[in-house]
Amino acid sequence: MSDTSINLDELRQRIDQLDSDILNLISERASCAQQVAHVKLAEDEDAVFYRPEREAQVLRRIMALNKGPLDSEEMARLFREIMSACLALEQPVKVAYLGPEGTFTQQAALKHFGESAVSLPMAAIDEVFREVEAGAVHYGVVPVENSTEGVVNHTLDTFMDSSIKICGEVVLRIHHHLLVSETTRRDKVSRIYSHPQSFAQCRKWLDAHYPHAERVPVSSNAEAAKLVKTEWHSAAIAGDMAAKLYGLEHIAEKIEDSPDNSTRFLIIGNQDVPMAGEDKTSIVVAMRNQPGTLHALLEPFHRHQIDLTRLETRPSRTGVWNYVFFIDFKGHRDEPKVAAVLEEVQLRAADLRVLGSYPIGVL
Ligand SMILES: O=C(O)C(=O)C[C@]1(C(=O)O)C=C[C@@H](O)C=C1
Repeated sequence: MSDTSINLDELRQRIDQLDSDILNLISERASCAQQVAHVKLAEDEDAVFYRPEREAQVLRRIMALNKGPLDSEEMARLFREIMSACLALEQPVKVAYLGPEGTFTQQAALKHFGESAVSLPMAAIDEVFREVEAGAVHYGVVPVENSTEGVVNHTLDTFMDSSIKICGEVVLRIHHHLLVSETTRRDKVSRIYSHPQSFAQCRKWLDAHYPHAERVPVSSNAEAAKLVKTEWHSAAIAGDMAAKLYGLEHIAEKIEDSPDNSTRFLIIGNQDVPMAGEDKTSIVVAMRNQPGTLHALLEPFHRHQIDLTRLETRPSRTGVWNYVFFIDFKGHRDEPKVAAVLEEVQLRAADLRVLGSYPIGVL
């Protein structure tokens, strides 16, 4: 007993010493970030403070250097928060996201920018775009594809009418829970609220466990969570953030049918992002409706050995061109082989727009 207490005291003294060292080092790092802000302002009075490529490099370096015992993702998350606080000293970053509060999109925004960012909920995807275009916020976060349910067409369509750029991506593991309020009679759940995409992602589980409950689609999971607060016979399917926000209890956790259910979100803004080292580029291409169109479009990528990561077709909204393709591929537009492919595709296409080159999501 006494041996253990001596060791515990010694260990706690060591931890106190280490905490003081960490505190001093974080403060020194924050002062450096303040000096960086002065340098940026001296170079350009409209300086851009948030630098996605640099943040990706910092996080990747930390993950590569990490020797444990904390795992590299955990360590990167800690550094994510330190950088978020440093950036807030340079400039508090305002981020609009598809709301309401408590949605997975808010979770994605905080995962990407850290807790020091100011996040503002918007009612619709086009509102997020508009706020960014108008300069009312610095960046926006919108969902673009889910591993189970596929593409969020509304986001892709909004890009067609906008000059906004993609500055980054973040992928979030989506865990759905069946949630109730403390007054809900758990054995009497006859109605379940959720977003249609979440119902689709949990369909098999619901068929097996709640085949007779009425499924009521609502505009977001957070809205579903809000509704069950006042109904004793209802439950909601939503994530941790909504559960916490509305003080709900879990009846069942991780009820999604696919264990690696994840959603990819885009960070949209008004800046071109320099190369980070591991980048992706997103383009939208309009093609004439002719035989061999798709082959003509994809052949240069194959020849230059560029990895396509996504290809979506959307009906053209202008009616002038029949096909519009959204293509994501690995590489940055400033790399010579990517520049060469873009030039070739431009010659074959009716229209080509680079939506952005940006770092591949790190966390
Ligand atoms: O390197 C910069 O440009 C900084 O502003 C510093 C820093 C950091 O804390 O490391 C902070 C914010 C930027 O988004 C990137 C990095």
